[in-house]
Amino acid sequence: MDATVAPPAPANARRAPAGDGSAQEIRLESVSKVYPDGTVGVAELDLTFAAGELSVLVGPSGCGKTTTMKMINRIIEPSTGRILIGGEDVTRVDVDQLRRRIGYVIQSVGLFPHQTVRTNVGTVPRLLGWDRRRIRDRVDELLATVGLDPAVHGDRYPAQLSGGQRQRAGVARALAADPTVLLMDEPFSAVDPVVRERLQTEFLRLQETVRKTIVFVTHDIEEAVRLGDRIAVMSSGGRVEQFAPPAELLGRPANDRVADFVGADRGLKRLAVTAVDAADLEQPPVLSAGAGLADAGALLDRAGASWGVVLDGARPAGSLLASRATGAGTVASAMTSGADTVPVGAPLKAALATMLQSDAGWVAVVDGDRYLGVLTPSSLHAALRRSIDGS
Ligand SMILES: Nc1ncnc2c1ncn2[C@@H]1O[C@H](COP(=O)(O)OP(=O)(O)OP(=O)(O)O)[C@@H](O)[C@H]1O
Repeated sequence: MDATVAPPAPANARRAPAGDGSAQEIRLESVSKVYPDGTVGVAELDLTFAAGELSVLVGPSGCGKTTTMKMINRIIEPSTGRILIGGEDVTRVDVDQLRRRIGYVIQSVGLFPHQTVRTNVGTVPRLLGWDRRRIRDRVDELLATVGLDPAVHGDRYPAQLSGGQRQRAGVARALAADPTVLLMDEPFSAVDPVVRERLQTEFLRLQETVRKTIVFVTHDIEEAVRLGDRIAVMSSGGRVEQFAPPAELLGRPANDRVADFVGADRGLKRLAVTAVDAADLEQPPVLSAGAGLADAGALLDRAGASWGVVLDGARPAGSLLASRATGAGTVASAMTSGADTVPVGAPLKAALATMLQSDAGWVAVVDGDRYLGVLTPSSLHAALRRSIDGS
């Protein structure tokens, strides 16, 4: 069935959707907003946010990101055009019902200061008339999902949480009634960069499980590239210059305005969207931790290699320099212990970050328990070059 074509609404349609939770497409058809003073908020927007995807709106200040978002939950009414969620025109749904099926997370979080975290997170389920037991179970489950301990944080007031914890509570509250859509307006911008990155990672993991249709506004192109399945670059006057997956946006910006906005260092940003591929890996000789040093030395010699990767069983355990592969004893006794790993398919950026944190100058790439090879700065650079040239 074409999910964008709504069947005629049954008499009880207005009450039905909240709590059903399956992701739904959001479609904007020729949507414009002209404010009473004549300012054009957005102009003739045609955009489809696919069900279960995270779409990011970026662009300079005043380009209409917030206007776009607030029209979806009808905090702002469009001047012309239609907005459909799951094929249903939002203006045909009672506005309170509509907002209950849309989770909304904003920069200042918007938690009620005089209510505990538990009460805050239970807001929408209470409005929906769930019984107390069900609300409590749901709230505890959600707090745990976003990384808050219900026993520790549940009875605190927002002021008794850190900025990052407040953001998590805000996300939990938005998810509480299992909304079909999540709108997030710069949700992570009020926290410091380290917490921000952690929240982004957790949020990506969360989205893998909940698979909501998310519209996410940010000023930060790095954040957009990291989180977005697709990114809409908007320009002043409320127009969309390009709406594309991050790799395409960085590799083939549609015009100079997009290229300017994504920045001159887009090669670097590509690190975040290029996956570690098995074909990019180097294959230094593999040595067993329990093997004799003399045998290991002979093997490195034959391969003309200055070092080898040491495996302990299947697990990368360290490295052995050819210059140390002499004398009696085992490889384990002479190796440099420690091997950082990244999974195949992870972004090159993760491999680089791991590499920079260790002194080894290489990282092992694994597929589950299986060792596949290593990335060094030069193979990482080659992988990045290939990715840029390939697009
Ligand atoms: N109530 C209003 N009355 C008149 N103009 C408005 C109103 N709200 C927003 N605007 C204007 O509409 C345009 C789009 O505003 P909007 O808040 O959507 O931009 P934005 O991209 O979210 O900006 P920022 O990144 O600074 O938050 C701007 O020119 C803004 O000044």
